[in-house]
Amino acid sequence: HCVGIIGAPFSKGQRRDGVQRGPDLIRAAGLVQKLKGQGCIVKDYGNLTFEDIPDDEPVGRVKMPRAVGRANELLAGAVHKVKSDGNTCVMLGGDHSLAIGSISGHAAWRNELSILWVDAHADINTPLTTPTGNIHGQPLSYLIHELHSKIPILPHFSWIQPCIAAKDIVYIGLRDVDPEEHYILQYLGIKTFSMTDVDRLGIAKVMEQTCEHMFSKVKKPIHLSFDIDALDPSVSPATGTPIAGGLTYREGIYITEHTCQTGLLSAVDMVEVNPKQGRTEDEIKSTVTAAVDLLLACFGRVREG
Ligand SMILES: N[C@](CCCC[B-](O)(O)O)(CCN1CCCCC1)C(=O)O
Ligand SMILES: [Mn+2]
Ligand SMILES: [Mn+2]
Ligand SMILES: [Mn+2]
Repeated sequence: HCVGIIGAPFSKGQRRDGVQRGPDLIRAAGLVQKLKGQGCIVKDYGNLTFEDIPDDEPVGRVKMPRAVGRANELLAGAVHKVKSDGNTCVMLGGDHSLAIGSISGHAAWRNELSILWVDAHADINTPLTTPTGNIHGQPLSYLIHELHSKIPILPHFSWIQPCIAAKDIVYIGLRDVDPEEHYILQYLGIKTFSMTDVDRLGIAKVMEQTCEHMFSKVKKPIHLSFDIDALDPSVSPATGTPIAGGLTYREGIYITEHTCQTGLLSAVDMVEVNPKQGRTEDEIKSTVTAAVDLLLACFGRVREG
């Protein structure tokens, strides 16, 4: 596996300070060395530098639009470069608004992608449905063709072009979906595996059906967007929006082991690790370790040895 790592120390898609420290914490836990240790060729492209944007007043309900728009424009270029260099892209967040740039840059390289969104949340609120205005709850709404007519003009967002079709998205881990999001998911017929489905089917069947859905027509490169809050807070408490009843560590690893085995993983986001949301060092360590182990499984680490 050839892996290119981008750090995106960005927090303005939500309100809690600390998530910008995710990239350096994950690196400090040995991600690069461990990937090399399992035979990967790794290039660390370093951290992006996000300029400060003063007077970033809300537009409608949407908070920090200019900062989020600019950060993602920068990220999109960086992801495109990593892909053009022939690597599988690893984007370390930072909050989940960064998926706007990560998926946009990936789609600029190859416009036919399957999106696997592992998250407690749907992150598909539009600027008009968002209950909080926080863009980390909205990224997919800017990227889906079928929602384009529902997105108002926002400053520093004009560079974004919808690049994914609703049919190309699969969710795993949903357990905190806003009513408006639920309507959008049903209206667009998006494939979802909530935690109820994980309980009913078991993770092996979920992955079997996820792959069946993704490969039903043509096999496309996979963009895995992994929000660490998909895992149960007992495993990953150091995150901004923890929700009880999440994926076990083993279920998370099964998802990334299985995704690796498809041979189609083309980019992965690992987002929402926030050390300031951990009450103890152990809570931070558990969260960061889970993030690292999930990424190692994306690139060939298997539990059988
Ligand atoms: N759906 C929420 C949470 C988004 C989480 C973003 B992620 O997945 O990147 O962490 C709002 C959640 N909702 C707010 C009102 C009370 C119930 C929960 C939103 O703010 O849009
Ligand atoms: Mn989430
Ligand atoms: Mn998310
Ligand atoms: Mn969050």
